[in-house]
Amino acid sequence: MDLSSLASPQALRGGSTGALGAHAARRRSVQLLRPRRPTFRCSVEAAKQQVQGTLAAEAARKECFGVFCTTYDLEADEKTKSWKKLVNVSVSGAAGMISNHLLFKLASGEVFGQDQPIALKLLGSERSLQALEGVAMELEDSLYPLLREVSIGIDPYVIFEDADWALLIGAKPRGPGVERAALLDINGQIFAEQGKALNAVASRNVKVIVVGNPCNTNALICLKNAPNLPAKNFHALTRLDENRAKCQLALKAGVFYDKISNMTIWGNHSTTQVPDFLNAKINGRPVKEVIKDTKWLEEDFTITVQKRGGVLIQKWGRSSAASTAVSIVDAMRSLVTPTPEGDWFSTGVYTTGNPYGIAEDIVFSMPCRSKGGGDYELVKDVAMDDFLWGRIKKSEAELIAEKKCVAHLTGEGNAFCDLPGDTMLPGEM
Ligand SMILES: NC(=O)c1ccc[n+]([C@@H]2O[C@H](COP(=O)([O-])OP(=O)(O)OC[C@H]3O[C@@H](n4cnc5c(N)ncnc54)[C@H](O)[C@@H]3O)[C@@H](O)[C@H]2O)c1
Repeated sequence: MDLSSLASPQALRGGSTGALGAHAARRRSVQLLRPRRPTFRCSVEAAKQQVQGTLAAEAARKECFGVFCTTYDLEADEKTKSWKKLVNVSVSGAAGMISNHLLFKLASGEVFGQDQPIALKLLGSERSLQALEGVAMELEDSLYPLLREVSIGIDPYVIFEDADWALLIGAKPRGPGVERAALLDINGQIFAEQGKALNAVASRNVKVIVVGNPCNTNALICLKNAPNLPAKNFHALTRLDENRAKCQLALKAGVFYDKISNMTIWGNHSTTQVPDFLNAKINGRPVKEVIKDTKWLEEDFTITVQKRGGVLIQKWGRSSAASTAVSIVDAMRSLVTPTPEGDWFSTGVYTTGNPYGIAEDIVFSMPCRSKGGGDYELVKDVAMDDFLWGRIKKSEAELIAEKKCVAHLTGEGNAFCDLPGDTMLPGEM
């Protein structure tokens, strides 16, 4: 495409289509992404940049989706406004239950604030493409001022283009009779492909949060297939487990849940996960000083957190999509806002260089702090005792075994799958 034809805001209105290069050739059913309000860059150069960012979208102009297709001239008052640079958020499994809550939170500004415009790029499976259009229609009808662009599609190489955030939610559920080893392979293939796509087209500093289960090992597969991206930027979501643990401690101590801090979930997002009551605090005091019931802490508390998702499904017949979406928002906000002094949050991250002695080269949930720029550091000053360490080792053993099951997907030779018992995901019973 000749960019000179797009050098003025007025040219944005005209919209020109033409040759779009390699990515467009890969494009399948992607729908158009366009600003639905007057574009918010006003210099000629800025207009060029914006148009460059949406070049690929021009290819799909005929498939343009509703109100997100409309382009406008800049209006005089808009030219004087200073806007933050658009943040591109790619979401896989966008027609699923978790996304059905999450997308509307993202578009309303809950993560990035009320002065941060965003683009949502929604990835679905072939089967869910029509449902994805339904999702886009709901986003249209919500009239979110911060939502400037929406695109939908089934090709990760298109949907992950320039992604600043990739929220990888889409995965196959574990059906009746499906072994955990089989699930690791089925979903692992999805995350290997998506890792390759991120490696090729995402922002070089993209932050990736893997939600689709088994999320720790999926995150490992994903980062191994994205060697040109920092491994540190890949997360497995364990924030829902942290939130559940805080809720149970608050309940037992008879305090409001905002009084619980320093809650770590160690390990795998499975029933081997370790909610850490040794380091957690209630009203700034160690949990063990406030809750004297050791048996409850060592047995009931941990099991309740580990199995909370399964109990919820039994009662409601559905999984915990809403609270998972909330926890994704929490996890993102923890990375983009400074962690309160003395506190920390849990996230599953790459273990290489960890100060605790946990095996290297796996994705393990650990306590982290952030200065707010999207990055994080591991917390070093945590206490350890035999009870906590013993449980951490079990979760570590499980993740090492899972890693061996997916060696064919991480480029580490032939897979050998010998899991230490068929442990469950938190939503399974
Ligand atoms: N880490 C956590 O804390 C946590 C919590 C709850 C659920 N989960 C996991 O999140 C995942 C999604 O849960 P849900 O309730 O939204 O499920 P869902 O079945 O409602 O939605 C999943 C969506 O992903 C799509 N999909 C499947 N394969 C895809 C692919 N290759 N690319 C893009 N999209 C694809 C499906 O079509 C479906 O629309 C599951 O794996 C679930 O186990 C994780």
